[in-house]
Amino acid sequence: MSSLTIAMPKGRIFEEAADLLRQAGYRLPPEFDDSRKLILDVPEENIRFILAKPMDVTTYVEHGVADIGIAGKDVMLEEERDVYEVLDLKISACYLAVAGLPGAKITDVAPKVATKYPSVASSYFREQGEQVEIIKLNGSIELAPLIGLADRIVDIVSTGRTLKENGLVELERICNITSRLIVNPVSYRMKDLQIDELVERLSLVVDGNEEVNL
Ligand SMILES: Nc1ncnc2c1ncn2[C@@H]1O[C@H](COP(=O)(O)OP(=O)(O)OP(=O)(O)O)[C@@H](O)[C@H]1O
Ligand SMILES: O=P(O)(O)OC[C@H]1O[C@H](OP(=O)(O)OP(=O)(O)O)[C@H](O)[C@@H]1O
Repeated sequence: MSSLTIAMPKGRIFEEAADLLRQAGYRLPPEFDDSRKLILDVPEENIRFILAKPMDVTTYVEHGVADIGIAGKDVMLEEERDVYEVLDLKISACYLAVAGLPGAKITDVAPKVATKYPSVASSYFREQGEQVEIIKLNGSIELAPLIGLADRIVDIVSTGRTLKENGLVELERICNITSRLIVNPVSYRMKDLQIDELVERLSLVVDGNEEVNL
């Protein structure tokens, strides 16, 4: 049987995703969690893991160099890749929101919105019938309104601590985000049995965790 290649996001999703795989019975070696290697083979499971930046996971899966990936819904919405989203893993929960300084008066015809998610932000304001100018940043988005670069931001909120500590307020909630299991369409045809088994095993864990969390 040919092996499966899974693109894992480095960073904050990684640990929860690895936990989920372990709960599903996959034997991942302990060094898996703090290795600096970018390709990790687990021969006993016939799986190769590649470790990618969270924003790049969809790219590896769309190009078919990974059969499967784990990606935040935020990345899926921003990138709109040709991949199948097969399971909501219900991990790394957060949401996308519009935020700004409290009581800020916006007088510009097209107020400036700073974000790491230009496509999501443009669609959102278009749907609201609001004209805005999008400014793409790669991080520390909350800085933009404080320093006068933008009137508002579109960014991820999880605990709300970053907004609070920077004196910003949430203005509108755009959508909830969790991590998703995604699959390359060709891989799904060629390796359907292996992929179905993985999806099945992970679904049982996700459903079980949900019951525990109730
Ligand atoms: N508080 C949060 N902030 C950002 N992303 C979060 C948060 N909570 C969950 N997530 C999820 O984690 C993913 C981002 O993970 P992470 O922050 O490790 O990557 P990153 O933003 O590329 O990091 P960096 O560029 O700082 O290395 C998002 O795509 C989102 O789905
Ligand atoms: O509501 P909170 O729990 O405070 O989390 C939200 C913050 O976390 C993320 O930033 P991250 O830590 O990834 O740093 P970045 O600004 O470099 O993207 C996100 O962009 C927010 O700034």
